[in-house]
Amino acid sequence: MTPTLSIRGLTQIFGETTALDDLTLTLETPGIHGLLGRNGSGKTTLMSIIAGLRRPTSGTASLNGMSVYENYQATTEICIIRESGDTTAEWSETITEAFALASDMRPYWDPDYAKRLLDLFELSEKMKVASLSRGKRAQLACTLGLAARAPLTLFDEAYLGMDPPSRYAFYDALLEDFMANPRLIVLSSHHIEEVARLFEEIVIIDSGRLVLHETADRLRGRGISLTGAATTVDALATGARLLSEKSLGPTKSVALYDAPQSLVADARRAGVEVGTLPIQDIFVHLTGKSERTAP
Ligand SMILES: Nc1ncnc2c1ncn2[C@@H]1O[C@H](COP(=O)(O)OP(=O)(O)OP(=O)(O)O)[C@@H](O)[C@H]1O
Repeated sequence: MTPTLSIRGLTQIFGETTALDDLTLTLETPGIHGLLGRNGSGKTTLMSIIAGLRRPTSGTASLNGMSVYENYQATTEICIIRESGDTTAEWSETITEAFALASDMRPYWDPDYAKRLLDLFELSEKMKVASLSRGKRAQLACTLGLAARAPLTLFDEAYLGMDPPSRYAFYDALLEDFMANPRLIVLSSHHIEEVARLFEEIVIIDSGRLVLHETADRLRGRGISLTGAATTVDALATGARLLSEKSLGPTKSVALYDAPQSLVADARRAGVEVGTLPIQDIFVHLTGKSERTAP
């Protein structure tokens, strides 16, 4: 059964810094969901609270109605893999020991799948955790996170240090394993274009506040580009939310957010090329300061 993650009015204050600001969010659809935000936006703080590792200043995070903080019953359903790795690896001398610990701590642990992932990443059980390179340690952490098969799995920039082929191998394994074992997976990443294809829903936070939560498909449909004769493009874009514009001689290209469907039809009739914007571009504009309304 896919769990329901419910976050209500979550606020985390560190001295002068408000890391999370009255954040409310529900995740209940099985899927790989993206948690996106700029540096310092509060992603790690939010994931730590969801995993029951930190008590928030105020508000609650609950899984299937159970508060997660210091709640063993709730936290056995959750696995968090952080940039720094996984605790079962940190506490172990060898990968064999890390697997034994994971088997004790993780009720859904799949030892055969863990071994297959080791082969995928060219790791071996005899290896000593402390002597692994940063990228290899990240591969081990992702192996532990995937094979834990926790109903709620959190990957907080877990890929850091991995080279591109290893990252893509991880994304493929994640998607394949999710299809075979649907559950709630939340992934934070700054490599948005690499991971966007995996996402079912996207959550964007900025300065600890929720900016957006919607399906990846809907978000993709919200950003369009128009390319054509400058005067026609300008006329079409008048009054729309303009994200960026670029001119090349008589040709102009604009990126628009939340344009009405009628505008797309008008553009096609006028011979203007209509495209969709990559999620990364939409993210940059929603969390940057560059958006304005076309005159
Ligand atoms: N233990 C702490 N003590 C004081 N301030 C903290 C602590 N942890 C986080 N912060 C602050 O809270 C804010 C949110 O930090 P957080 O690590 O959650 O952001 P993030 O979105 O994960 O960032 P990044 O993408 O750079 O990893 C930042 O301003 C950070 O400096």
